[in-house]
Amino acid sequence: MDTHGNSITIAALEGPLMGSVRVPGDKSISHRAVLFSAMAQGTSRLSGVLDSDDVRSSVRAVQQLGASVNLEKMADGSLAGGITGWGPAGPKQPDAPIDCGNSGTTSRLLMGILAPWECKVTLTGDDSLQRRPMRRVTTPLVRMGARFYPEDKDTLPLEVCGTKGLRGIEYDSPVASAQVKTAVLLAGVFAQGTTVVTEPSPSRNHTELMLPLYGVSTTAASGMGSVEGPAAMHACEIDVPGDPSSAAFLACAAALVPGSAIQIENVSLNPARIGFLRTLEQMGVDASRRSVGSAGKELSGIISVQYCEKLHGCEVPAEKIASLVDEVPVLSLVAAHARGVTVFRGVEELRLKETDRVAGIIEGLSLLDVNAWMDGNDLYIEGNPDLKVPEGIVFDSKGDHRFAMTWALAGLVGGGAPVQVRGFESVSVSYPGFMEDIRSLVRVS
Ligand SMILES: O=C(O)C1=C[C@@H](OP(=O)(O)O)[C@@H](O)[C@H](O)C1
Ligand SMILES: C=C(OP(=O)(O)O)C(=O)O
Repeated sequence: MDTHGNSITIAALEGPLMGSVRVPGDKSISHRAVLFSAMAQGTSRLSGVLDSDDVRSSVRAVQQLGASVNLEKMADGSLAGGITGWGPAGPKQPDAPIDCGNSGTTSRLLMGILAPWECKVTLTGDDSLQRRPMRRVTTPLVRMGARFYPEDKDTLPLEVCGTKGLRGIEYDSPVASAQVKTAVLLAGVFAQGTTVVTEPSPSRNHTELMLPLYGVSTTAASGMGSVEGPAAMHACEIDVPGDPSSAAFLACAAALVPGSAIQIENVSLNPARIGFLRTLEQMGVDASRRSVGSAGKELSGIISVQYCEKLHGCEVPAEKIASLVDEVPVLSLVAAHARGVTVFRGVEELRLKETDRVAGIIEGLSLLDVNAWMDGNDLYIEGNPDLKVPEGIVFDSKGDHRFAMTWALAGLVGGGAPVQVRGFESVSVSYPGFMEDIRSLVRVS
C-alpha cells in the first residue's frame, strides 16, 4: 500500500480472508451512550465506545454543554470510562457554536436534546454536513414548542432556542429515519405528556432500547416509538457491541475473495441493523449469525461468512432499506460482481447522506465498466461475474467514509490492477482501523 498525499494505491489481496476478527464499537450506540450519559444525572460507565471522528464530535459537543467526560483509550482501541451528565440542571449555555464535524447523528440528536432547555445554541458542521437537510428534525421540534433560527432554514448553521414549556406530540414522520425519531423522542423525555413517533418503515431502534437503561420507559413496536414526559434520566452502565455497518465491509470482502471463510465476533445483531446479511444470503452467500449474548437489550454475537462462487442478483424491497441504509454502497460492489441485475428499491434517502450516495455508486461502478442506473427511486445494478479491475482507475471518496471503504474494497477484491482511492483518510469517521482489520485476516500460502 503506497500513500500519495490524500490518495492511496490499493492492490488486490494476496490470499483469502480466514479466521476471526472483532470490529470496533457500534457508531450509533456509541453516539447515544455519550449523549444520553451527558443528559443523565450521575456518572455513567461506558466501555467498547467507538473511537472515531464522528463519536469525538459527540464527545466534544457534550463537553461544551457541561458534561464531564473521562474516557480513555483501551488496548483494543476502544474508549472506556465515565461521563458525568448535567442531569436536572440542564446543559450549560456554551460560549461558542458547536461544530458537529461530519456527523449527522450528532447534529440531529443534539437538536432534540437541547429543545427542552432554556438555551440558545448554534450548531454547525463541515461542508458535507452543512448541505444535509435539518428541517426533517426542526419541523416536529417546532411543533413541540422549540424555535430554530434562521426560521425555516433547512441547513446548518442553525441556532436552537429551547424552552422548558415543550409539549409532547404525535408525529407521523414522512421518512424512516432513526435520527428524526430519536430527536423527537429525546425532546419528548422532558416534554409534558406523551410523544409518539410513527414512521413509514422501521428504522434502527437503539434509542427505544437504550432509554430504559437510563430509567426512561419507552414503548416500542415495529415502525413506532413513544415516551412519556417529563421523565428523569439516571446514570447507567453501557458496553457497546461491535458495529454491524463496519462488519459489513469485512463480510462483503469475504464473500468476494475466493477461498475466504471468516467470523466477526461481538457484533450487534440488532435485526434493524443486519439487513445486509439477508441481502448477501439472497445473493447466494453462505452467511450466518449466532447470538452469544446481549449488551443491555442489544443482541450481540458472531457473524460467519464464506466466499461465494456463484453470486446472483436480488431485489431489496423499499421497506428493508432502513435496515441496511449505510451498507448500500458496499452491497452495490457485491452486486457488481454478481450474475444478473440487483435492484435496491426506494433509495431516495441515500441522496441525503455525507454525499449523494446514489450518484457516487453509479459513478464509481461506471469506472469498473458496470452499468448502474436509477428508475424512479429504485437503483439497478447489472453485475458482471467476470469483473476484473481495469488498469489506471482512480476512485474519489469525496470525503465520504463509506465510499472510501467501498472503493478500497473494489481494489482489494478486484483480482486485477491496483486502484487509487482519493480521500481514503475519511475512514476515520467510522472505522479508522478498517485496513488493518482486513489485512489481519489475509492468509498468504
Ligand atoms: O440514528 C443513527 O444512529 C443513524 C441513522 C441513519 O440515518 P437516518 O436515520 O437519518 O436514516 C444512519 O444512516 C446513520 O449512519 C446513523
Ligand atoms: C450516514 C452516516 O452517518 P451520519 O448520518 O451520522 O453522518 C453514516 O455513518 O453512513
